[in-house]
Amino acid sequence: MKAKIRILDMYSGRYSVFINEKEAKKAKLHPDDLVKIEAGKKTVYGSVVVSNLVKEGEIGISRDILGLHSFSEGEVVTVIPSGTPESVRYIKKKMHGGKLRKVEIEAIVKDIVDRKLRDIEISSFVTSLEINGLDMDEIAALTIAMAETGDMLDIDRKPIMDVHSIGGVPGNKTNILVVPIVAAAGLTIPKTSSRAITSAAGTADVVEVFAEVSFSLDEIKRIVEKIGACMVWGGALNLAPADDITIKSERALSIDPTGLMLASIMSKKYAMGSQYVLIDIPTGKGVKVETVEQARALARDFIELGRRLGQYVEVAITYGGQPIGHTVGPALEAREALSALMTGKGPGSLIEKATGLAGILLEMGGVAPTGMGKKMAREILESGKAYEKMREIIEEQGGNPDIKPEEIPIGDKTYTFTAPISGYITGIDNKAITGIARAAGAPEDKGAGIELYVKVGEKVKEGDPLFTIRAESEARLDQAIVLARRTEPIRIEGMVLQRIGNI
Ligand SMILES: O=P(O)(O)OC[C@H]1O[C@H](OP(=O)(O)O)[C@H](O)[C@@H]1O
Ligand SMILES: Nc1ccnc(=O)[nH]1
Repeated sequence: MKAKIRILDMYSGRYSVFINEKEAKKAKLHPDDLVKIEAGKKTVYGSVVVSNLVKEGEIGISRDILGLHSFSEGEVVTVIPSGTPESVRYIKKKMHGGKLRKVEIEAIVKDIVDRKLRDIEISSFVTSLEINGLDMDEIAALTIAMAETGDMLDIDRKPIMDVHSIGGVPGNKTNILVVPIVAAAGLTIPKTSSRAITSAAGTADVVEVFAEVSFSLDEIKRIVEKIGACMVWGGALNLAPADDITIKSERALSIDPTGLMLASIMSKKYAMGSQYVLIDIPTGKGVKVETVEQARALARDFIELGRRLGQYVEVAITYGGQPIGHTVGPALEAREALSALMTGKGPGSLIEKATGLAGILLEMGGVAPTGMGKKMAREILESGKAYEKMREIIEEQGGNPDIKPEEIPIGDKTYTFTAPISGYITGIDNKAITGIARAAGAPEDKGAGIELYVKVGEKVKEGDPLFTIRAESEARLDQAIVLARRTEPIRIEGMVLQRIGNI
């Protein structure tokens, strides 16, 4: 059918196509049906919303679609009902435990990127991967398909280094220190990050507190060729576009299927042209990888996948048994990271992990002798050279290079939990900490999160402060307090763990 475009001033997070109720009935179209809109060379697939917001003869489009094609008000287009894509059959094949062929994986990725698959089908695909997994052939095919359905960056400065954490551990602001340290040593490191998937703040969410993170590839090329580094959001780029779409489903389910995680990370590294990649696998109770044996197996997969993509990959298995540093949540983590860069000092877990990872990259990049990288990284951090490079990154990414940690706004609704007994901190529950910070509003509310005053092994007296919850609304604070009371994220024990008698 022919119709005139009506641009609706709204974003729906998907390609929504509004069709008048009478017209939908005539065309036998129902809510969430798939339709194709065509106008010359412009083609877009969208999900039907039946609504009298638009008149007969009009087709309403949400602003999300304008990101893909520049349709104009009143433009006449053709609207064609589109049946279920063939790729749904391949999703069901994986759902039933089948092995997907390369062409089937390519069809799924292309239909995700072309928005021919709706949220329900994408979530079914992600869930199928969580349950049935992918073998290395499937992972390699998925990685390349994800990268090749998007743009690729061509940076002249070589070698190109990269670092990426599989995430999962709260407070993991590490790479915000690693990137400027490595770039300050003269290496090129075009860092892309996702937003939070299972945590309360992804690196893109944290960096966005003090700089822009949404750039085009051309802008990134300019920034990286000028200062040797960037810290940007992969989802803003047409860089492995299927990645951010599947991440939305992962975030909703708070899962990160291993095969999809491998492809998600390495597709971005491949698209950025990264030649030397360091992968951080936080390992411990309550994170994505709980044992060193599992971490070593995943490390082998990353190294093999890198080999197939022509990238040199090394893996650092890192301690993930409790939060990194003392802060969880975008603004709180931004303050802590900025302070560490400015002073060269900060929480041991943050400084040790950042200089350790940066040291490996300095050795991989050939600017530090083997075994000397961490010492060199610490010198770069303590000398202030890393902070100077961070100022360059912030300025080139549209932020205020003079920003001070205390100037970063944080939630003003607070509640502090104190120690109910004296004893030793014997555990901090990562999942509970993340859940409380997300209940408080992170990462959407930048100022929400948790300030931790204790770490495992420390001694506390009854009444000592353990952690403060910060939120931007009383309602969110109340939700977080209820969850904290129920989950008790910090375990305190005396040396007498149990008294047993009369058994
Ligand atoms: O912890 P969750 O949210 O599951 O994983 C997502 C986080 O892990 C990676 O960290 P980095 O960008 O390498 O620092 C992603 O980019 C993102 O920040
Ligand atoms: N699944 C993912 C985990 C961490 N980082 C990513 O970019 N993707």
